[in-house]
Amino acid sequence: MPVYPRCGVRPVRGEGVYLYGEDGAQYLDFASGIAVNALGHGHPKLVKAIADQAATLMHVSNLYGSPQGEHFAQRLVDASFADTVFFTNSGAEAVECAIKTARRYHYANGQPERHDLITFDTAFHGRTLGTISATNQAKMRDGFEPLLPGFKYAQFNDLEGALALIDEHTAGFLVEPIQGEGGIRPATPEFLQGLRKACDEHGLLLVLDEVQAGYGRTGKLFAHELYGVVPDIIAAAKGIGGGFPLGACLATAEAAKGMVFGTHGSTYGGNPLAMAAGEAVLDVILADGFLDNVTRMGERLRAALEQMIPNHDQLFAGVRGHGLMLGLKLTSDSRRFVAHCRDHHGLLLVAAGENVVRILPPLTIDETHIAECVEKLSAAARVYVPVADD
Ligand SMILES: Cc1ncc(COP(=O)(O)O)c(C=O)c1O
Repeated sequence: MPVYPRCGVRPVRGEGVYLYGEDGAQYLDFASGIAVNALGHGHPKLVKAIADQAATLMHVSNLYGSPQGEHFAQRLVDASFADTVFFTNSGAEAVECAIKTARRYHYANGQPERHDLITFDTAFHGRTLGTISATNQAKMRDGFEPLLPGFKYAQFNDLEGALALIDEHTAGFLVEPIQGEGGIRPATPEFLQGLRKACDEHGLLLVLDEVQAGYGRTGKLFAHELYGVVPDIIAAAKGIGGGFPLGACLATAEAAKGMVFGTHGSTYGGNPLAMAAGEAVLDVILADGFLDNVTRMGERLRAALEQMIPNHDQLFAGVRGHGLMLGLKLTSDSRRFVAHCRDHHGLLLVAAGENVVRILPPLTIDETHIAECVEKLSAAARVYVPVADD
């Protein structure tokens, strides 16, 4: 189905921070498959873990015990706020699981009428029917009605507006700590902390969608750690498998108390191959100094961008985000500029939100990659001509 706006670049090989097209052209990959290739391309530890596990055991059913799944889940629990994990194959499935977990919590408490999640404008939670119902964007919803009831929409970062929507049907909030598709828009600390406080006061659940912002991208394992906010449930995916299709819903034991035998499942969820990939990524991310280096590289990249912006202020308007999840705001359409960087400067980026260029490099970049990216952006800005109606 022709649902993707595919461009002419057809990558056939990747190595570290670089991709190579069918025609041999080299690209500096500061898109990472939209925040997925956390370790870049062909990381030896990830490749070996997948190859070894593929040769040993790829798939069994969740009818049987899973030493691989238990081990990986325990490590995620040890490294996070969570007590329990459900493995999925994608981000949307992780969000679906989070929504179901939140509803079942209130059901288990004898309050099944508390089924509504308050979500936020310009958010993105995936493309299943449940997750487009949670996503208040017409371009993703049109023609798919009737959608799932049970969502109310507030403005992102408008705490008062969100609190005003709470009623006897509210189950909790579903929110990205840093909106990705929405244009790298970080929640303000007051907003996220205010939602947490409201949850505590009203017996609601704070459900975070960390599919894009989580898993080391901000320099913390999960982005909520930047805010000093402890969630009840999170959805993770993308970077968690480093390119292998993997997602996870993490929750406290209390929040997950309704998810008992028979309430959820997935044929492939938690298969041994995915678990091996996930553990290999986690080994690298939790190794000494790795996350600190993400923070450091994020600061260097941001500083280099901020230094570049005044030289091209007809095009660049500012930078925002955390760690290696940065958004470069343009004065005109970002899609055209992203295409220009790709086609004429061998630099891969992702457009988002209103005139924002997402900069999402592998977490393994060093200073030479930062310098190369900023050189390419400057070179692009020198020759790029926005069209009048951009
Ligand atoms: C914040 C967020 N949630 C959910 C999703 C959906 O993930 P997937 O495409 O793996 O289903 C995405 C994907 O971009 C995302 O950025």
